[in-house]
Amino acid sequence: MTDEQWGMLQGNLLKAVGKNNYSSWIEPLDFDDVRDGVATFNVPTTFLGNYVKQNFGDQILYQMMGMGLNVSRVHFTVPVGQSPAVSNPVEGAAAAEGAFVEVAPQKREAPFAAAPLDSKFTFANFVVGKPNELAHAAAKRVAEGGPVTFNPLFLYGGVGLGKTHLMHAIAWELQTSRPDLNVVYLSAEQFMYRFVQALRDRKMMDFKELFRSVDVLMVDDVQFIAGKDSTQEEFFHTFNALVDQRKQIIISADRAPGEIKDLEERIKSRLQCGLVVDLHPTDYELRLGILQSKVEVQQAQYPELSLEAGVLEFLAHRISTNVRVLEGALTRLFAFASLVGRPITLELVQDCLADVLRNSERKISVEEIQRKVSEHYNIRLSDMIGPKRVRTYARPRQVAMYLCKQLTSRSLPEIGRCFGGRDHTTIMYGVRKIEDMRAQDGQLAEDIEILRRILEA
Ligand SMILES: Nc1ncnc2c1ncn2[C@@H]1O[C@H](COP(=O)(O)OP(=O)(O)OP(=O)(O)O)[C@@H](O)[C@H]1O
Repeated sequence: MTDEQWGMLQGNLLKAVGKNNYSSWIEPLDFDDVRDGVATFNVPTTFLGNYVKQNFGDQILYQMMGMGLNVSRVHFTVPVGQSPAVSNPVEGAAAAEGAFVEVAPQKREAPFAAAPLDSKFTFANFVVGKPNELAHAAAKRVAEGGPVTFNPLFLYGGVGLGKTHLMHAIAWELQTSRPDLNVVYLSAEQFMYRFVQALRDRKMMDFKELFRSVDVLMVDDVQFIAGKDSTQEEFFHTFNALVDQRKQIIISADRAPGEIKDLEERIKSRLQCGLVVDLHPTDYELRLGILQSKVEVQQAQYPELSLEAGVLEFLAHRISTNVRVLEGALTRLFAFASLVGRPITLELVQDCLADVLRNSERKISVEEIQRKVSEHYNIRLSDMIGPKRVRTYARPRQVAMYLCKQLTSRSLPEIGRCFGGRDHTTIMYGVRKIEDMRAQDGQLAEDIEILRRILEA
């Protein structure tokens, strides 16, 4: 690669990964050479190399291929004498393999590009709670490596709720329990890059053969192939071939199969054939459990820092449903406390995490309240908002008005508009009525408490 091409690649990567990522991770890279299809970059530390490999390896490869360079792998290396020896054998192995590593290298000579596994994503590190217990149980079952009972296992859920963690955990477990199996984990994006590359190099037969020789195939974030017709077609054939051979497939996505837009109907229906389980947004108890487990790691790293009682509870209460944000907040808190030499108190949390706390303030909408209240009282949403005055509808309607006043910042006229254009005095009347009744009616007070908890979860 010439200096000019390197400059162009840097420019493309800047656009693709954004300024912050670029300056933290890409700028420190030093291009070395391309030999036999392997592009080598020098990195200052093993940690940086591993991180770039895991998070941007595909992007770099993709950009280089897009520039017409004959590259099929990227490799990151620390020039001799620059970094201490690799301490984590897993990461070390991954680094030695370049951007991609085979999940079970001891079994076969790296047949093709699978993605590296994160050593932290194991079952032992996965905290189980109500919102994820079914997904966890299904993943555990698949990880036993017994006869295939549901195919595929389809895991879905919002951002940062543990889909990738569970898939890696399955792969780690299978490596130990069934080292004879050829287990491959990759993202749908990587599947596409591999496919495009095979097309370009006229190696489709090899591609098909390789994917069909897998015993357990895991494809993460399958929604990525939506709208990409030829990749979908190839994915469909690979999927069918493996199911026919009774090989286990595990798929993840950010939503249920039927809800992925621009995904062919026949693929949607195949994906629904096995077991479809969702990871629900975390609740308070699960968030607290996760924090308690992650705090041990931080405390081992910063033994000098004391943690005030109530801090974890506060974070679990205030930080949204995304575990990644929760984890990031904890890491930042410990790093910050160590830098400024202060104990971790609620005051420090406010100083250090003001932005995170602001961003994750839950904004409950009037619509959400109306929906939950009508579900709770088992009435139709249209009846709750509509004009009927019978008590079966009127009381839930007033409860919903009361909760809108309590839990949102909407004004009375605004709330009135959401309740079929009612006047603000009607809303005020409803709110007062419920305030008065609450004091005497235990059942009503309990209903309101349950609804508040559901809405604030
Ligand atoms: N139940 C859990 N116990 C422990 N850690 C968890 C749990 N759920 C999620 N995490 C952690 O949260 C982070 C995000 O999880 P993960 O990457 O698996 O999310 P994801 O659902 O794949 O998200 P995305 O949709 O962004 O790909 C990871 O560091 C993971 O270890």
